[in-house]
Amino acid sequence: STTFDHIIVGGGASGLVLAEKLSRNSILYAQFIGDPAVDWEFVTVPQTHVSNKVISLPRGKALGGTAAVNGMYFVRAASKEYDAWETLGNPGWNWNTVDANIKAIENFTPASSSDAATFHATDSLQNHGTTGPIHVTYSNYWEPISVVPAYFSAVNALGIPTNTQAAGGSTFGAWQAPCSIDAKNRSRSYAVNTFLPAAEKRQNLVVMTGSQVTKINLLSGASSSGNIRASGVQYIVNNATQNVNVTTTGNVILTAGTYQTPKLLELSGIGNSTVLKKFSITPRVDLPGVGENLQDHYAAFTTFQLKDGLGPEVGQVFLNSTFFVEQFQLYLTKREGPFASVPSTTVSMIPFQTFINATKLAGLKASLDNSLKAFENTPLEKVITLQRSFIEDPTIPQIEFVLAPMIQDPTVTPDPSKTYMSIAVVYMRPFARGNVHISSTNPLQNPLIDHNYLGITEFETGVMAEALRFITEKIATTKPLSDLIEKTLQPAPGFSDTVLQNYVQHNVVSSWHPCGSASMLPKDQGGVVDANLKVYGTENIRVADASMIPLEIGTHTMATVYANALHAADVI
Ligand SMILES: Cc1cc2nc3c(=O)[nH]c(=O)nc-3n(C[C@H](O)[C@H](O)[C@H](O)COP(=O)(O)OP(=O)(O)OC[C@H]3O[C@@H](n4cnc5c(N)ncnc54)[C@H](O)[C@@H]3O)c2cc1C
Repeated sequence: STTFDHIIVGGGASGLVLAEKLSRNSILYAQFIGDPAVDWEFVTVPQTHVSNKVISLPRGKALGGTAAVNGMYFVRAASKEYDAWETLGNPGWNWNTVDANIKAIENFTPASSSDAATFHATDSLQNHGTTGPIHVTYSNYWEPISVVPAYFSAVNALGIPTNTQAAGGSTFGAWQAPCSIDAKNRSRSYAVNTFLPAAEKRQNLVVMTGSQVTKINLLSGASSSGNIRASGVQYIVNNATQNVNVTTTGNVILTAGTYQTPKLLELSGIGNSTVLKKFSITPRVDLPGVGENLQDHYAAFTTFQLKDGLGPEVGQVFLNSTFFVEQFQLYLTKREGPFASVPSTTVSMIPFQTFINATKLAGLKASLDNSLKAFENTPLEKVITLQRSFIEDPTIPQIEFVLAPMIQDPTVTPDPSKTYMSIAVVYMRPFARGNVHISSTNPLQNPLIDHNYLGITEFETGVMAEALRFITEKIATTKPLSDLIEKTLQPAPGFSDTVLQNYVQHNVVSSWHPCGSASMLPKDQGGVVDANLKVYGTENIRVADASMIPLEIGTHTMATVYANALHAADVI
């Protein structure tokens, strides 16, 4: 049979969780995923405020989606950030729900007591689930071993406390990020080796690989409520030109990710009618929010050369082929070494007040408020106003520092005989909004993605520049970390605001957490789906991936996406 209760489009982080949970009770399911290649290899359009650069946007194509290729941090945002979704008009979408669902997914193993003591891998057990399918634990490779403890001492001295409850709803401070690593075999734990095997045992789930959905089939006419109804989807197998149809009596649920869910809606005639008409697509639902409110995290890097003799750093696996072979062998035989870990999990989550002096911050905020006037009387005004209020709350971090005992910046050429350290600055809640829309009616064409990075230019480059200054002039010069540093490679300390801002405007890259392009918001506020994840103007089209997140969270997105998919199964 090719008629199913529900069709899930996209076998990534959200899609596989949803497939497992929905297939417990209903009769038949089909699921479609991209082909076995690893990456969709998306890029932005030239970014006007980042010296017109085209910025790379990796997205996982295989089963497991982006969670098959990601950095495995398994972390939560601050509780107030989830409660904001409810404030924005989505009953039931709040910290309590997300936290309960993350705990239901998680099977947490604490760090060894020595790693906990030395490297602060210490989040308290009560904040974690211990019986869920996804295994979560800490990294256990810390070379060169002096860097992480020295970093904690330095930032503690500068007003960033160590947070031993970072998964408990308050993320401010310095802490180690647990990762979705199975402590028993030190390998990636994700929906493909947890949720999917459980679901595949059931006869009522059909998993289609090597196939790409090209369009949602819509019945002609509208129901008595005026809504349109999906009857199924069209897909192609292995890029063949011939379309195959599959039908549903229930829902078509889109979990194709932030860039491709809006693409499928638009190809099917659901979106801003002006955009659709440009491609001669007959609008079936005029929904201006589709592809808008696009948000992402972005990053710029500092790089330091360490003193000789501190020990190997993880970057040596890329620089020294002997070390690579040794360490890979170590992983294969003993599950130890850098390949058994994510060796850059030391983060600090901080509000602007921690690193920007009051006078400068007041000036930046005045500039921001001026820029935000552009959102007055637009659909996004309420979201932006709420987001603006977060800045005044020092318990809601805006910036993340990620310490890596290696070079993170691809523009730095390393000397293989030296060791390095870098601290990335990630801006987690930019105000500038981007958009993603189809580039053609050919479903095999990538969409046009404009993140509008640094779009609120004076404020956003200003806070990024101040963060870089804080790292180079304060963190790197504070003992005991300063004792380990030979020299700062970039950006050099002592630069003027203009030089630092120029550095930001040439070096910003994506930090890979896009969301918002099919936002769960009231329709007149730019929404695409309601709190039951139903696309406005439709009877049975739902969106359950990262694109429904209406306001970017101040953390890495995977655990939240998994949790949202569990909640999606309840509301669907
Ligand atoms: C390099 C990188 C590192 C990251 N590191 C972390 C991290 O350490 N921690 C963290 O929390 N988050 C991380 N993330 C983000 C995290 O992986 C994502 O937020 C999460 O995977 C999003 O889940 P999703 O279900 O929305 O989309 P995805 O996981 O991307 O799944 C979408 C799926 O849909 C499929 N698909 C798309 N279009 C179609 C179509 N037309 N037909 C059929 N199938 C289709 C895709 O192939 C894919 O399998 C990282 C992301 C990147 C890119």
